Amino acid sequence: MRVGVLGPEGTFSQMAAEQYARRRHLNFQFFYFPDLARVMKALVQDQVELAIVPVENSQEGSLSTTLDFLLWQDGVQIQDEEVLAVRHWLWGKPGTRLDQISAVLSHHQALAQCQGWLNRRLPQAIKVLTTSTSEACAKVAKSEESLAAIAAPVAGAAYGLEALAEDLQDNKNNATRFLVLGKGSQSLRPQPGEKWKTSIAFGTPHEPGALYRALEPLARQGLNLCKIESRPAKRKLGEYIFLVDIEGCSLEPGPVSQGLIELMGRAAWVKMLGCYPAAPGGGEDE
Ligand SMILES: O=C(O)C(=O)Cc1ccccc1
Repeated sequence: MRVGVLGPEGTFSQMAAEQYARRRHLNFQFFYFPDLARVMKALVQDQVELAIVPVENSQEGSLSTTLDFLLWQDGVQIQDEEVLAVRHWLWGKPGTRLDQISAVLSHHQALAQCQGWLNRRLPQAIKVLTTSTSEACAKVAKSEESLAAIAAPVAGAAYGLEALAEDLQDNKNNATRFLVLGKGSQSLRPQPGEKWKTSIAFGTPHEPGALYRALEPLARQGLNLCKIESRPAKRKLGEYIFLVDIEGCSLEPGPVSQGLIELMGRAAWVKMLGCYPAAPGGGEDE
């Protein structure tokens, strides 16, 4: 199966996709793209059958590029999700000492997830954004200066770099949730004992109680929400769209489909983003 991920080789996105392939017993051929927008565009243009993209980090919150794509692009559905425990290592050219490092390169999520460590241990180093963690490794490997990259424990060695420090992440439970996006409809169905999620987006009229009224049917059906987020409606300042993840599956008659029918009668508009099995490690009660 052709799968698009953020490149070059060695990103956390690829690690998440490999972990997902093992869990689902799938065989992936990877296609690498230089940014998330292009990974998702490749799906729309049928260059790949699945796109696996980060959507949310336990510390840094949501990735707006991914959310906005889901909101504004038609014909793409969330098929599944994967949660990856994210450990960051510091990589440099062999022999680099920490006190020599003038700049640390990485994806903005990685720099943010390690800011406490960086401020304590490398106060002299400036932070430089790259399009991905493995792109940071490639740049450090090519540079003449004493630079360092933050990347996965498997990433740096492939670029000829040496691990200078391990586990830089400020939060020991650092984890990122990735979405498996596809164009087809959901082919899986809930198995007994399996937890599912239904993701939707909706708009409400700009009036008192509108969000409460839209969500009230879900509460009455006894449904638990596992995420609620707002994004700008992109028309004018102060207008928002809501994205909600509901525990349960809307593909079969039951409280989720009943709650959604009522929500559709109360919201200004509703978009179904996908219905899919909840990944292990996603913060559910164990
Ligand atoms: O740059 C990467 O490796 C990515 O896949 C994006 C990312 C960065 C940091 C944590 C999770 C995902």
